[in-house]
Amino acid sequence: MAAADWGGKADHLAGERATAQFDVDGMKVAWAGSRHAVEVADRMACLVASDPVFRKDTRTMLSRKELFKDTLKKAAHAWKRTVELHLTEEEANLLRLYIDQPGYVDLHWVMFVPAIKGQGTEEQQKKWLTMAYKFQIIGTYAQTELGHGSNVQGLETTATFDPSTDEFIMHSPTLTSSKWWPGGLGKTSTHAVVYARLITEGKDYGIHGFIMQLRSLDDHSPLPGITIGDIGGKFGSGAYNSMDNGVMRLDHVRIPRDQMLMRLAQVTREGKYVHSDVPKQLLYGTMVYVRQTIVADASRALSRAVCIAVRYGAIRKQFGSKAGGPETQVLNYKTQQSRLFPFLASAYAFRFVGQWLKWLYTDVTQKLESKDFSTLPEAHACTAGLKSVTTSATADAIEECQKLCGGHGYLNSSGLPELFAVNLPACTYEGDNVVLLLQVARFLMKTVSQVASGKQPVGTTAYMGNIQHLMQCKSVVNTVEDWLNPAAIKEVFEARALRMAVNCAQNISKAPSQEEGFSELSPDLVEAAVAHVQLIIVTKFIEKLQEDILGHGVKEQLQKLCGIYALHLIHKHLGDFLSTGCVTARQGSLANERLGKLYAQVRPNAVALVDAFDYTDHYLGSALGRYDGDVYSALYKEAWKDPLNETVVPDGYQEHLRPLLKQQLKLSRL
Ligand SMILES: CCCCCCC/C=C/C(=O)SCCNC(=O)CCNC(=O)[C@H](O)C(C)(C)COP(=O)(O)OP(=O)(O)OC[C@H]1O[C@@H](n2cnc3c(N)ncnc32)[C@H](O)[C@@H]1OP(=O)(O)O
Ligand SMILES: Cc1cc2nc3c(=O)[nH]c(=O)nc-3n(C[C@H](O)[C@H](O)[C@H](O)COP(=O)(O)OP(=O)(O)OC[C@H]3O[C@@H](n4cnc5c(N)ncnc54)[C@H](O)[C@@H]3O)c2cc1C
Repeated sequence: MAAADWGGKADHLAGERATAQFDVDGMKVAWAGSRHAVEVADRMACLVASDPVFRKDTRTMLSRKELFKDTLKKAAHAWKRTVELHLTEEEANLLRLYIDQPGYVDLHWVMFVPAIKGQGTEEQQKKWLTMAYKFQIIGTYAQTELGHGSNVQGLETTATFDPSTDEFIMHSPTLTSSKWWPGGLGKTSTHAVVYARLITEGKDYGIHGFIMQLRSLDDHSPLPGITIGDIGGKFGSGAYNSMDNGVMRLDHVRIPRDQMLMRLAQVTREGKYVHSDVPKQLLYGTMVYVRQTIVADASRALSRAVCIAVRYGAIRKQFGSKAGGPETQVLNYKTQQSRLFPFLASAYAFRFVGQWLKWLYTDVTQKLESKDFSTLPEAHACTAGLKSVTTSATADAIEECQKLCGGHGYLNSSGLPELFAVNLPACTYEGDNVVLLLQVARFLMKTVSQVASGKQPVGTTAYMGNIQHLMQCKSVVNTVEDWLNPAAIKEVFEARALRMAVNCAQNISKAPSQEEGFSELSPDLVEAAVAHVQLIIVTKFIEKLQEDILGHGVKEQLQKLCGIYALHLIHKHLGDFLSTGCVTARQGSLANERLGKLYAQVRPNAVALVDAFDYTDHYLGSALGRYDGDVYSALYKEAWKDPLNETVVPDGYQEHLRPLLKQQLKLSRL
């Protein structure tokens, strides 16, 4: 499909494509999840790429106001096309994805609608979702405040029930209680799910969700008692500045009682607070849902950066042989491969674990519907941990891809600065990554203590049940080839994760209290959580390889990538593996030797492996990552689009440059 987008010009990467040892179409299916997924994605990507309204090549040159207006235009046009073409939900989601511009619609579909679905009663869902699905109202998710983001229980906004009028009075009692950050709140949303402390009969019942109308549906002005605006410019040009993240103060705003989301708890007409029979953690359910989608976003962002760096690395040449032979493609440098190929492998690893996480989330949701809440803690730990590990690795990798592309990677036209700036906040939003890893650690400590009391763990912690073996086993690896064995790899990851968790639990037990121990040990706990999450990613990659994978050579390439993903982690975290006694120094160096061999095997397939991501040039948005590899013409052409080049002599010459030059000239003549 990218080939169609490229339009049949000279293919500077044809030589690279000719060396591929696998069926790229088969790999596209493995990446996308099914033939159907490839087909729908292709159709939606082409729809976006061929529509001039969705152009984004000059986006980084727009002022904030122009960019915001452009976002409104694109969102409205996307909705028009969705209706005209009767797009399915799957197609409409992909359309939004390929438009590739953060905006209020993300919050509407990804948080507002799911919050009502998860926390609203059937009646509430019927009322609000009917309007939301037709875009008669635009919603956001207003949880974070100026003073508190991570500590949700510390939020200060109040919702005080007034039985005399059957209303809640929504109020921001302090400056720090101002809502701060919600996307779309600044200038666009007409409604929000607002999180506030519920107070009734003089008692504070903690945080609950409420639906509030914020702006008039006639002229968009804020409703009485509501002060609302944008919180200001954010990191990078273009990037997340298309989103109107907002601030909001509430001054005793009244809403009807039935706008409290009442699936988890209710307030009666008389003001009595009544619990439902569902766990109160379901209040956090929307975050679990979104964290799961963020893992898929991370693999996509990482694959885009890798696609740019691999294609450019095959085009870019520096230095030649001493005998005056041809210059070397930078991708052939071993240092380049050892920096870049682990990211290529990580993109595939994150993609597959994201597909598994989506399955896990669906499974948990079905169980919740039949009032089985047993898998909720694991779903929370998996979504929190995977969101954290994948987004941190992705942000670091995009930054490194910029360096891998040298100077040109620093240009906006490489696409990398914007990709970095858009994805960096994923390490913070939907839960700061360290805060989330501490949640995983808490879950691990509980599991260790359950194992100690004889309970058999299940799901992603089932390996902990094998404690007798894993605490004392020695890796059987004796040759470089032994590191090709998935069972050998899995065993050392399991042993490392378990031993790190058990070490933490033992050290916590020596502290005066559990709480003090947890706090003192928190840096180690974060590392133990990372080890557990990396084990999940490695395991899911290995399990993927046990599925039927069609297409010549596809499985073989994935086996190599799986090896690279696991072995690069052993190399990177060798300190963990050595200090917990899971591998010896010799086994560590054999792993590194194996890694070098895998890089050499992946090299002829590298361009085809990024082609399999199936991205159009429009979506990639990079002069360096073009499908046809015509990098230099593209860079040259892009430069002339810069507003500075609109005039030959720059604005400011007459006031500042000419007098300076004239004065210096005069002085030199004295
Ligand atoms: C296209 C994509 C667009 C994306 C756009 C994204 C825009 C961004 C939106 C946002 O950022 S919205 C705001 C997101 N905010 C956060 O993520 C806040 C992070 N903080 C928290 O999640 C929680 O406050 C906390 C850190 C988990 C702490 O909560 P609390 O103080 O209640 O804590 P604990 O005592 O630690 O936990 C109690 C109990 O609850 C369990 N638990 C916590 N979270 C969940 C959950 N999500 N699901 C299920 N269970 C949860 C926790 O494990 C504890 O269980 P027990 O140990 O007591 O059994
Ligand atoms: C681009 C963007 C979009 C957002 N969109 C929305 C939105 O639509 N709706 C919404 O409600 N919110 C939104 N947010 C807010 C976001 O959810 C919060 O910023 C996030 O949850 C982190 O909270 P915080 O900013 O309070 O960070 P803080 O908690 O203040 O973090 C500061 C530092 O303290 C550390 N820290 C905090 N607590 C602990 C602890 N217990 N132990 C150890 N270290 C700790 C963190 O690791 C971090 O390094 C958005 C944020 C961003 C950046």
